[in-house]
Parts: sequence; C-alpha cells; structure tokens
Amino acid sequence: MKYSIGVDFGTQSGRALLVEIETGREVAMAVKAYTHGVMDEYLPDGVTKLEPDWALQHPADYLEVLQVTIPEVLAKSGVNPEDVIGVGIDFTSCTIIPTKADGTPLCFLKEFEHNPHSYVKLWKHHAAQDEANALNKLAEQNGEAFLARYGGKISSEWFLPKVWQILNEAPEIYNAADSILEATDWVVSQLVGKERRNSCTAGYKAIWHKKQGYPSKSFLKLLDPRLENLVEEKLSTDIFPIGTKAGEITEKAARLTGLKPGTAVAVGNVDAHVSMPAVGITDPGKMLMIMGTSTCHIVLGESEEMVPGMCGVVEDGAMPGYMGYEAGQSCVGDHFEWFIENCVPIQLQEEAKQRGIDIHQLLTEKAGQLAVGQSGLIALDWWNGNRSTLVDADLTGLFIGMTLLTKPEEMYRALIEATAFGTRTIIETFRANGVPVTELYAAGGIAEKNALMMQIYADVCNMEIRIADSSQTPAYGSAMFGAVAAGKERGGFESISEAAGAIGKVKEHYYKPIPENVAVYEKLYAEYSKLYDYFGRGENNVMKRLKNIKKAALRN
Ligand SMILES: Nc1ncnc2c1ncn2[C@@H]1O[C@H](COP(=O)(O)OP(=O)(O)O)[C@@H](O)[C@H]1O
Ligand SMILES: O=C(CO)[C@H](O)[C@H](O)COP(=O)(O)O
Repeated sequence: MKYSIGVDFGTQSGRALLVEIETGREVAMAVKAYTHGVMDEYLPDGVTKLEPDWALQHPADYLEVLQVTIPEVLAKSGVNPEDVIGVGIDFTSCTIIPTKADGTPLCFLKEFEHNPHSYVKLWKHHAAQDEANALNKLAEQNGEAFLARYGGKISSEWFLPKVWQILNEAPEIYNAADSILEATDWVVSQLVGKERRNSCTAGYKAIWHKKQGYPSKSFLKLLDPRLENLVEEKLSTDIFPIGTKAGEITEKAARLTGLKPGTAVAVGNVDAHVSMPAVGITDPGKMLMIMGTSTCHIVLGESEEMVPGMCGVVEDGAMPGYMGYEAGQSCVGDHFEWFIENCVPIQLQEEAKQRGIDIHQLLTEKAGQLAVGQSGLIALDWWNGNRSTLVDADLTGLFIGMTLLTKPEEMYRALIEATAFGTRTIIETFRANGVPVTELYAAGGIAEKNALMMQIYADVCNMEIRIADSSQTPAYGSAMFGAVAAGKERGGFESISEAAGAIGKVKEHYYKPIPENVAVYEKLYAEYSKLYDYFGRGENNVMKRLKNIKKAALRN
C-alpha cells in the first residue's frame, strides 16, 4: 500500500492526515494547536500592543505543526515513511509573510521581533482597509480591468492592501523583505528548499491572471511610487499551477518531519479550494461551502463571468480546466465562538457541564426546539465585516427584534440563520450573473458537527445539501494533491480529477429542504435582504460612523 499526507493549516491549529491512496482510508490524524494562537492584542513579547482589526500569526508555529503532527501520524499508523509517496499542504489565505532571500521570516530576526509588521498577517487581519479603499478608488478611476474579476472591489483581506500597509506603516520592514509570500508557499519552500508560488493564491489573492499577469507597473506606481517594482522586488512571475509538483522533501525537511528525502511535495493550496476534489467535485454548478471559522464558497464555471462582490474568478484556480469562482463570509463559526464567550449565562454553562456536552451542542439543541420565526429576531452576519457580496470589512453585526424575553438560544439560532441568509445572497448573486449553482455541498467542522445548522441552510436556500465524508476535508484534499504530485508510476494519481473520481467522498445522509420551513424563511429572507441593503449599501452608514468614533476614543 502507498500513502499520502495532507497537512491543513487552519486559523487556530494545523493538522496532518495520513491517507491510504488506493482506498481513501483515513489511517491516522494528528492536530497541533498553534503555540502563539492568533495574536490580535499583543505580540509574543506581551508588551507590544496591536491596534484594532489586527490578526497575526507566528511562523514558528507552522514549523512546529510539521515537526509534531507528521511524526505523530507516522507513529500512530505504523506506516513506513518509505511508503509515504506524497505530501500536500493547504493553508488559510490570504495569509502573508515577509522573509529574507533564504526564507528566514523577518520576525525571527532580533532587530524586528518587536515590530508587528514583521509577523504573518493572517487572512482575517482587517487593518489594511484604508489601503483597500484607496486601491479600489484608484482602480475604478483608472478603469482597471482586474477589478471586475474580484467582484468590483479588492478586499482588505487580500495581498496588495496588506503589503501596502506594511510599506505605509513600517517601510523598514518592507525594505528589509526580499520576498513577501503566502504562508502556504513559505511552508512548501521549507519542505522542498525552493520557492514555488502557487496559482491559486496568486490568482485569488494577489490579482494575478494567467494571461495578463499582475496589475501593471504603471498602476502600482499610481498607488505609490515605491510599489512600482513590487513584483520584481518582492513577488515572482514564476507561478506554478495547482495539481503540479513543487519538489521533493530535502534532507533538512526529512529531519524535521521524519519523512524520507525525495518524497514528492505538491504545490501549495488554499484550505477552501483544496476541498473540492475531496468531495468529488470536478464539474460546474456544484457549490462547496467550507464551513469553519469563516465560510468559503467555491463553484466551477465554464466561462469567465464578472459577478459583483465575489472574491474572485481564476482560471484553473480550483480545478484545472475550469474557471474557479470564490465567494465567502468572513465570520461564521467565529460568530458562535463570540456568542458562547460573551453571551451565555452561567446557568446554561452549568447545564452543559452537568450533561457533559459542549455549550454549542446545548444551544443548538435548545435552538432546534424553536419553530422557524418564533424568536422574532433577525441578525446581520457581519461580526467580522462582510466579505461577499459587499466586500466591506468596516461593516459590523446587528440583532433586530430583541425583547425582555429574548433567550440565548434564540440569539444563537438567529446568528445561524443570518449566516444562512448571507450564503443565499451569495448564491443568488452568482445565479443572477451567469454562474449556475445547481447543487450544494458542505465541508468543514461545522458541516459535520451541527445538523440543525445544515437543515437551516437547506431550508433557507431551498436546496439539498450533501456533506463531505471526511472530518478533515482540506487535509484529505491536500493528501490527494500529494498523491498527484507523486504521480501514477509511484502509486499516486495522474491528475486531480482522476483522484477526485477515485476517492472523493460524501456521506450517504444528506439534508433536504422542509417545505413549511422554506415558506417562512422566504419571508425572513426578504426582511434580511432589506436590512442588508440598508446598512450595507450606504443608505445608513451608522456602522462605519460608530467604528470611527470608537477608533477616536481608543486613540485618546
Ligand atoms: N457545534 C458547533 N456548532 C456551530 N459552530 C461550532 C460548533 N462547534 C464549534 N463551532 C465553531 O466552529 C469553528 C471552528 O471550526 P473548524 O472547522 O473546527 O476550524 P477552522 O475554521 O479553524 O478550520 C469555531 O469558530 C467554533 O466556534
Ligand atoms: O479565505 C479563505 C480561503 O480563501 C478562508 O476563509 C480562510 O483561509 C480561513 O479559513 P478557515 O475559516 O477554515 O480558518
């Protein structure tokens, strides 16, 4: 038997999954929580305070994940490393890291360890909104064609606003960086000893196009004369398609991971996109929601359509041979996390403890006893801004309909429904703009853990939902890409579509819309849509004004 390992670098932790290639059997899994977690208040020195909307990570944590989880899956499974023929990596994105030419992250250097800009900017770092706004304004004025490929707006989560923020606020870091790259490519470089930038993050996050390349020098100069040579100075025009081999495990990486030197390593990928073949999707119209801290929506299309508010359309971005469309919601599980940390009374916490269940399970159980519409609540799912279709990180959350009788489980349910309405808005926007969405699939921690939530999504969207048959879908997808990198002759696959056909999998059980619920959700969705437009499209910018007042108050 031959095996492949997929390593999924999430928001809070990294996990490795060892897969038997022929059968798709998941043999062993290991998780390592990041030692430094998400740094959103202080640097590791404990004194350097971060401003609001920052979210950083420490690259040492990524190496630790490799060092801990790969030996662990080898030990747990008893598989001989000789029989592991491939490794694939996926990551959150856009998650970027400034490094020296030899790959050393700037935050590893003594001189920069107290400088926040030397660390990894995590996908949910939202402090480059000013740069994103300025970029969008100039791109629009200049008639830049790339803008439409990103739904009309470049998000503050993406590569260029984040890099520009470094330049604006810490030119010494910008100047010291020989390379600024996606964390997925950095980890791959640590395994194979050379930089191999992937087409997925280049396309979706760094405004790279297969035929047109990056934004022009003249546009970059218009943004800031110091950015004119950004591509030559900090990026690369050598972009490697997903589904190809980045290289092989070096002697150094072998010492770190316990793998054999020469093991094939796939070009890096993104947690969302890598999950498509894992559920067996290889053709257009089938939308996959990857639901966790945030949700990404990926769907394949035949033609390049310009969809307002999508995250991007990239040729070969998710599956070779197709246009890959991405949209997303910046905050899904994070809503529920916020809620359980801040809004759950002690009695409920005790009840969960006594019954030996998770507080999410308890709230879900109670929320499941409510009839649709019974709470009288609607929420706007913008606790971490709106990624699609408004592309605005400055929007914030909202509950409407609260009374003295409002219960925590009603609020929890309203948050679930809000995320479902957000997804429906995305689906309808795709459909209205020439990208068919005919089937719905879900993967990720939440799709597996929360049956009520999946039923609510089926009812709100009035679509059946099929669920990934792996609790580690991204890692499983990465293992498939690892097997493709190894190639057929070594016991892997010829192509990712062959792999998807052979071992892509969904559960037998799927969710079907319940007609009575669908009818009530139609009414609630109509109300949600009104609130969405009112607060999100400029009619009432109260959320932004409050944010400015807050920023001013924090400065004093
Ligand atoms: N039973 C549950 N129902 C809904 N959300 C949950 C449940 N359990 C955990 N979560 C949320 O799921 C998120 C974690 O999702 P997961 O897929 O495990 O991680 P990640 O997004 O980092 O890959 C957290 O934000 C947490 O609040
Ligand atoms: O933007 C994304 C992919 O393009 C994801 O939202 C981001 O990577 C975070 O993923 P997760 O919620 O699973 O931690």
